[in-house]
Amino acid sequence: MAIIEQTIFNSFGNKIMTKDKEIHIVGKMDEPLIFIFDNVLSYTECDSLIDLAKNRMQRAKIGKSRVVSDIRTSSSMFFEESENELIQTIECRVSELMNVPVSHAEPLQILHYKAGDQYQPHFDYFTSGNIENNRVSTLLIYLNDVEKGGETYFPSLRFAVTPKKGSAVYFEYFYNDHRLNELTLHAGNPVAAGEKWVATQWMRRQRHRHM
Ligand SMILES: O=C(O)CCC(=O)C(=O)O
Ligand SMILES: [Fe+2]
Repeated sequence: MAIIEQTIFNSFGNKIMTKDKEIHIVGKMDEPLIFIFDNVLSYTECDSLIDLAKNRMQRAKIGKSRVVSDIRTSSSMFFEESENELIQTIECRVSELMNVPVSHAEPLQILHYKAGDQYQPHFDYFTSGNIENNRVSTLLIYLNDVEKGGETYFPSLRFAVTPKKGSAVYFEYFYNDHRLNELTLHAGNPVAAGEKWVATQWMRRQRHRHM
């Protein structure tokens, strides 16, 4: 039988109590570890994040060259670290949920997909460059309900997560067995109708923030 590797996230029971919110597990896969959570953010928090991000969106740039790319056709922005009370509240809740200190957190990213936009299959961890302090886990929080399409799709697992306002998908890729990390290949399926807003939190293996 395969050896189950040590994971970052540890759950006991079907819900997680963070300091300010009770979060329910509604789906799980063991290896690689994937969780679907309900109600990570309230509807009000989702709406506020979209409002704050709206005027700050830019066409996605990917990789070192920072050129506009067809790999991701959505637009994006990053909040400053703890830039206001809402961001601070979310950073704390998310870091508690992901079991990684806030100091290891990248700035919270917001993505916006219009109908037809997509994010092609990719890994969230770096395969070159700063692999010393690589990313280890991802939490994608859906900020709205998408009319059609826009699933987060794991092609190697043939597994799709349907966006639902306030819910989230968690996955980690810090395994010694690299085949497990590679199974976290994922994409944002094209939005067929409506639009899609998502918040992404990436965690690093070591400290990333300087405050
Ligand atoms: O929009 C999605 O479902 C995927 C987003 C994503 O993969 C990312 O932000 O790294
Ligand atoms: Fe991703």
